[in-house]
Amino acid sequence: MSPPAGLLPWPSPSTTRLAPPTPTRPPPRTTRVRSPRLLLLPLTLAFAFLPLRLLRRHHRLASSPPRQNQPPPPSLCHPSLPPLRLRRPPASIASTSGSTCSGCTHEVDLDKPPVLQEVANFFKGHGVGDFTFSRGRLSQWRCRAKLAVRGTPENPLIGLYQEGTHVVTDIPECRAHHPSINAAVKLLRQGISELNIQPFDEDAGTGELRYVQMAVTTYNTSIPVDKRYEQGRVQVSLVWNSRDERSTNAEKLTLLIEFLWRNGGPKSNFHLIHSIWANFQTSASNIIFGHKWRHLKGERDLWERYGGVDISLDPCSFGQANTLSFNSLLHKLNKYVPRGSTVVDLYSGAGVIGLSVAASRKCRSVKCVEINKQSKMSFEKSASRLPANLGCSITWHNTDASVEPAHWLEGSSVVIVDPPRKGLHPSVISALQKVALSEHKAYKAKSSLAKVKDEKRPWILRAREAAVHVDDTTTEESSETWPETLIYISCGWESFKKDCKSLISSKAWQLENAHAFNFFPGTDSIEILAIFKRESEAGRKKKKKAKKKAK
Ligand SMILES: C[S@@+](CC[C@H](N)C(=O)[O-])C[C@H]1O[C@@H](n2cnc3c(N)ncnc32)[C@H](O)[C@@H]1O
Repeated sequence: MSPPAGLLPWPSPSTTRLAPPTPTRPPPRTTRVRSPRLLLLPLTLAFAFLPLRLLRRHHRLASSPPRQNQPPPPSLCHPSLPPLRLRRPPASIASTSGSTCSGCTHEVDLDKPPVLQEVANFFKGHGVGDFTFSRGRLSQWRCRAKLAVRGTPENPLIGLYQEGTHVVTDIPECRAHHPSINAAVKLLRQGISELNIQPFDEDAGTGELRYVQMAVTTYNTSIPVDKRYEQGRVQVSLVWNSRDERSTNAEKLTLLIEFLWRNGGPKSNFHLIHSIWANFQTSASNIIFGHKWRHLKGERDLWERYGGVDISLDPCSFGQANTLSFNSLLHKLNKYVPRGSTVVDLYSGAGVIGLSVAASRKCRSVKCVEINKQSKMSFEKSASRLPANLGCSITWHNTDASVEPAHWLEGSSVVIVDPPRKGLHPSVISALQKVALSEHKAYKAKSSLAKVKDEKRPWILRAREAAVHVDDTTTEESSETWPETLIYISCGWESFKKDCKSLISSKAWQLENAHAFNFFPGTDSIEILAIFKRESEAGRKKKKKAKKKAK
């Protein structure tokens, strides 16, 4: 499929079919990692436009004395939010800042995550013949970053926790970050110092600025396609340590926002900042974001182009960090959705995958299921930009996919799952096993589709009431239809292996295709796209017979 108008070319040329494991050295890499000097070029250009006053400030900060580390507080990881990612800048940068960031596990061979060979062996061992690996962009790939703000106003630390601690390492020129994130972090650091903003002190619970989230949009249609990525603009979300904007320290928040907007907004010499949001958070726990969000500057909606559709992501919605690689995954995923499918997208977030599949015009219906109710608005906005007459009914349901998952599987011929790193809930695995093993006949007896009017279960009623419906097309869901295809997207290799084994050992599903994507160069994480097909009863019997015969 060629990229839709206005979309960056699919980065498929970097897709490689991985050769079966061999004891000899792998062929030399063809990808060139850009030299750190080249990487810093856009940043240097950016700063050429910053006012002299800021540059002087920057210079002073860069040569400030080494900071003191704080002792790690008790574990601050919140179960429902991803922990702050830990990455290590390249050696040159680590040595300038005098400390190490544990974010990256390796600094060379970024096109080969250490786990890759194990992944290739695993799929080969399971009879997958078409395994491919897309290495993608190796630097400046991260378009979304959550960073802790610690230290002092004179010497703020904006970065990631050192492994196993809550000591923050400053990462001023992280090679993984999109250059606009690094430039925005630099500007923020200057604002903190100039305005005497107090970074958060985890032990005392004091201070003003706790975290910052930076999300880049590379979708600016007023510039040529090939310039859009590098000229991305940043949505800055400041996590402020107060209950709301009426708190006593809110005046300083206003000053900081004015500073950022004056020096990085549309009227500055270098328009870097797309918009500014505040999030208010006073919890003593490790939850990064509070419930109160305020949009304060710039455009409210951050649009990006994913899988051929315009997607608006609020800062509170889940968003993929590697925009380009995610696009190439969506491109591949679309090929595995048969024409005429009825699709359920579990763990859907703002529905990016579901909407992109719906836009392919191959589906009769797409149902998205997501636990975070704050993603609803993003879904509605994105859905409003879908082309007309898709011939597909699209719904988004705010509910816990692990509660009676069979209800969501019923009526769908394709199920897409994209769970958090820890993998599928046991209840989802069990439902997938049962529906594939024809035990769905038991479900059929109490089919909720057959008895919509009699539905009593409160969570299903709530999810139905709150559902968002797009397109007038109503597709009659059939209680005879159960998933034949399972598309599993995973960012957690260990949990994927476990889930995969459960699915195939029950003889319910057969693993047919698998692809890996270098979503997180520099780390040992890898993104997997795996396609399973339901084993038909006839197929199972045939296999059993063949086995007996062989004996
Ligand atoms: C890895 S993200 C994928 C989001 C989406 N597919 C995307 O690419 O933008 C996992 C999503 O699962 C959601 N989630 C976590 N637990 C869930 C549950 N029990 N039921 C439904 N959704 C859940 C999270 O809120 C998050 O949006």
